[in-house]
Amino acid sequence: MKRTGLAVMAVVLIAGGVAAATRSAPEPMARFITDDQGRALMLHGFNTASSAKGTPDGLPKLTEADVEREYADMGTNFVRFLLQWRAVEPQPGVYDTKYLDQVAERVAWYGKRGYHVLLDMHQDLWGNSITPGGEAGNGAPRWATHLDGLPVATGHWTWEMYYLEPGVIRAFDHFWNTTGEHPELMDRYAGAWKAVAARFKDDPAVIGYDLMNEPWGGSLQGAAFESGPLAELYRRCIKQIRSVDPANWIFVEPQAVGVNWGLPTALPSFDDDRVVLAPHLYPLPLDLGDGYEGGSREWTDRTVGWWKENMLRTAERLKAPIVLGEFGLDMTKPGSSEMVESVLDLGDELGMGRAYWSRDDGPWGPYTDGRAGPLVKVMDRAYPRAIGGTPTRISAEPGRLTVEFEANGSGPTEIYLPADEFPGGGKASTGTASWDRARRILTVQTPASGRVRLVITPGQ
Ligand SMILES: CN(C)c1ccc(C(=O)NC[C@H]2N[C@H](CO)[C@@H](O)[C@@H]2O)cc1
Repeated sequence: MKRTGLAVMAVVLIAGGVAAATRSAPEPMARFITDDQGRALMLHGFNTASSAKGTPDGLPKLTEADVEREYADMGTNFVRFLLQWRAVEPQPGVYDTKYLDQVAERVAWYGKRGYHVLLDMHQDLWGNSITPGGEAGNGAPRWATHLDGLPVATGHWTWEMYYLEPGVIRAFDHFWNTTGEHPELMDRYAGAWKAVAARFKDDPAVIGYDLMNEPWGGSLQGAAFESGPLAELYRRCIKQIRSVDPANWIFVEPQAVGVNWGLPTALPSFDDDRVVLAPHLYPLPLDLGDGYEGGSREWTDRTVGWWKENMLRTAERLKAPIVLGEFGLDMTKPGSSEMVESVLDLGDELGMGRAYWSRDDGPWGPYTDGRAGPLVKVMDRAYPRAIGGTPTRISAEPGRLTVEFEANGSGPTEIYLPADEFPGGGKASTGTASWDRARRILTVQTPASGRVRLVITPGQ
């Protein structure tokens, strides 16, 4: 099987290299998500959580103490929170207000600790009803699942193979109206987003809506899918959301296949000035189970380079900031901490928010059986939570954080500083700084205009 995977990788990587090598990428740091004051936000956090895919209530296995621990251990300020369409709309046109209230309760756990919450209408493999036992997919409700009696074999050696099952392809083909037999489904989905946006439009912790996780076109793939029914779904969702919520950011994902691995996307631009490009990054060598070492590391670095160029070019086309919605790997593999650190450095280089996949307990996450693993130290990193201007450079080194920006009078710059590198807090090279010891945040007042170069070093 691994030989098959390597063959797929070779084809993908060669195609990706050709695509990326033909043009130079636009400059990074072109656009940012801003807060109500107009400060540029740097989002740093986790996907929470994969466990929501299988729980009867569609909620992640999460307690408020988990949120408290995450902040205490890693100082994160962002969460991509998984929703399930099956829980939002259990029957056509019927929206479960109890579920939305339970989501709101969890959003508040984050909000009271200064987090920004991205609501992710999550799907994998269409939905829980693709098999009688519900063991494979998640997301879509039973009433929207039409397999037409086509088979969905179980027991695949890897979960992605379910996407190739005839029944799963048929379910997606009905949703995208490729079959022409269920034109209502995309509008139902957009209506579910209207219900979610109506519930959270005034929630100060909610920063936006991630319209669909890792879209799959079924029998329609590539540019025909992305610029066809996928773009149409996004336009319908944007219209429904904006009918109730004029302000929150709307996150759009390219298709997962190929783009996760570094290939370009054909996603078009959208007529809305608060759209965010929200790709995922899973270099194929690591996705095939290799560690970040040797030839796998070389290919991974190469594909990350292609991914960067393709995403910068796409963000320019969409006139959108970039947030990396997912990246992650098995933290027991060789080189895994270095890989995560390199993606976080890329985030700083591009001014790109990021959510690690995922917060769940286990070898990919920060904790295994409740015990902190190597990911905690990597994610517990100095970063600017909010910047009082337009960033031009962000660079983190051990015991030193550099933030350069064109000040715009939007407010002070807030910087999280980890205890191991900044045990007594930090001092700022310019401006007036105040240190919040409990939350480990240095707040720096700088002039309201002009170029600012802020260097933070240990001490008060
Ligand atoms: C064939 N298709 C459509 C496909 C293949 C592989 C992935 C994937 O690895 N995704 C990466 C991670 N993202 C999900 C959650 O969004 C996780 O379960 C995957 O590990 C997605 C789609």
